[in-house]
Amino acid sequence: MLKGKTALVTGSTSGIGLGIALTLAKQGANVVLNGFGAFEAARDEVAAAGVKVGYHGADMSKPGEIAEMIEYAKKDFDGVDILVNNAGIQHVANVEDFPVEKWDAIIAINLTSAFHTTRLALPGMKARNWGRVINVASAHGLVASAQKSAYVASKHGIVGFTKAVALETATTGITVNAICPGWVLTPLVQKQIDDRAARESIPVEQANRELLQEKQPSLQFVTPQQLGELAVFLSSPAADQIRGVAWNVDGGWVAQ
Ligand SMILES: NC(=O)C1=CN([C@@H]2O[C@H](COP(=O)(O)OP(=O)(O)OC[C@H]3O[C@@H](n4cnc5c(N)ncnc54)[C@H](O)[C@@H]3O)[C@@H](O)[C@H]2O)C=CC1
Ligand SMILES: CC(=O)CC(=O)O
Repeated sequence: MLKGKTALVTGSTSGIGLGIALTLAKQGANVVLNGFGAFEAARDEVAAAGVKVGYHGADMSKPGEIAEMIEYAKKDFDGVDILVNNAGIQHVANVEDFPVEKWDAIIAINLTSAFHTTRLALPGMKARNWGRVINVASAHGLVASAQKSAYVASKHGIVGFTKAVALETATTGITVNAICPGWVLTPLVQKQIDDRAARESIPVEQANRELLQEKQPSLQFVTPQQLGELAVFLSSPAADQIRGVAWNVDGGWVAQ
């Protein structure tokens, strides 16, 4: 279904981004990966779908490097058709104890990077009159939790950004939407489970259960593949008129 399209997925060396990249590749999309750490395993896994795969190591907190990544996609892939703004980090602390540099990093990576990728990818999408921008927000883009002020602000921000750009592109073939996952068992969440286990002197399995019980009524983690399948749907013709939506996939989290 996505043969001939190129997807750029930021933060796709692990977790949700890798799951989305893989699922889009299985539908035939060529993929540009991005993110920190070893990327070779991710690249090989995605390439096994039989598509062209590239990698750019841009630091998403650095506008200059983001511009270089978009140039790379233009040069080696003829541009970006599906932009998945996924890179993100977390830090948990009360606001008065929140390290200033952590606040700045969270806003830069989780929110401002999407402004840069989007403003740079849109002209090519407009020229082709087709595009998809899919922003990975969070249940925390719709509701808050204590000790996550920067993260919640960044995710509410990206939901607002999604709506504004969806309006600006409403008469074009470009759609802009957000996905709002609940808990997904990735390194970002594993750290919170491990911290809870250490803090409460309980086994990791119990900390895992408590984390789900606190927020996610289904008591099951969302999977990266389920989010990938939603990205595939949002990239399909059936979703041509889905615009400016913040779509929660959260086991019932925000229904409460
Ligand atoms: N895991 C969860 O329960 C949920 C996660 N999310 C969001 O999903 C997105 C992905 O998170 P996960 O897969 O859980 O985390 P993860 O830690 O597994 O993956 C994060 C990815 O972002 C990359 N990254 C981090 N900082 C970067 C930077 N400065 N420049 C470029 N790449 C960078 C990492 O290298 C990695 O590839 C984030 O935006 C997160 O907020 C949203 C809802 C739930
Ligand atoms: C649900 C999420 O987005 C993850 C978190 O809050 O750490």
